[in-house]
Amino acid sequence: MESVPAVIVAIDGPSGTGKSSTSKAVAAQLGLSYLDTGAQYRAITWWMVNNGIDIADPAAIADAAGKPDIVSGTDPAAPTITVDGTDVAGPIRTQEVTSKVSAVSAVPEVRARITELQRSLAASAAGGIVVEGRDIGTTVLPDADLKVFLTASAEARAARRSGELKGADVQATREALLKRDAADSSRKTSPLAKADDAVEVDTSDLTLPQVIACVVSLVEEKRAAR
Ligand SMILES: Nc1ncnc2c1ncn2[C@@H]1O[C@H](COP(=O)(O)OP(=O)(O)OP(=O)(O)O)[C@@H](O)[C@H]1O
Ligand SMILES: Nc1ccn([C@@H]2O[C@H](COP(=O)(O)O)[C@@H](O)[C@H]2O)c(=O)n1
Repeated sequence: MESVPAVIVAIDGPSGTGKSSTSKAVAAQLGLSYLDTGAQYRAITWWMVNNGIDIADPAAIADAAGKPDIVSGTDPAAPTITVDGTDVAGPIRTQEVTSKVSAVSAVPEVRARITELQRSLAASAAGGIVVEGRDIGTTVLPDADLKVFLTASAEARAARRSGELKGADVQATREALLKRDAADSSRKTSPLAKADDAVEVDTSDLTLPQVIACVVSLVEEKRAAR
């Protein structure tokens, strides 16, 4: 049987555009590994908070950036994330971590550390990988076979997120999303940005299965063109 060459897919975009849901499903459907890079930045933020590092002090964050051991499991059916051997999949999703992650992820020493982990995981994914985040197409994997930049209106994203966080106020959710996007887009090192060669997909009026089908067909087109 002919083997299918490994494919590297980079999926970027602002918060709540559907990166995680889409990337996991595309990876599962195509038999690829999956890496949630936001979970890695959340994990290092969780460690900083738990170790009393002042989030308002970039020098203190930079000094501590090399200390935690962050390990990501890349099975799309059961992605995992541990810090120093502790499963932090739940704790990294708290409001406290969400409100602090942009400050931690803006520190260049943090980005250098996490980028190295991401490149090493992508290089060791023999069958190919879908990596999702904010700077994958621009910085982490600039030679990815396919780059996708997902977008959606702030209204659609806030409605999706407040549906997920049962009972959350849509307006407050919208403001929190936009605040995080602004911080992630304006940092000096490796900001949230669309790569010049990325395919932009506006998901505002698409269902999740439609977005997944769209990305699967983009991957298949790339494979067929090789
Ligand atoms: N096209 C879509 N239509 C409706 N709901 C969607 C769609 N895509 C994703 N969702 C839902 O929106 C929510 C956010 O999606 P997801 O977590 O995948 O986004 P994300 O871009 O990874 O967000 P973040 O960057 O904040 O982690 C989830 O509840 C998901 O089920
Ligand atoms: N490539 C990336 C991915 C994420 N971040 C930062 O992590 C935060 C959390 O990301 P989620 O996808 O889990 O919401 C995000 O707001 C960024 O600050 C990043 O910098 N680069």
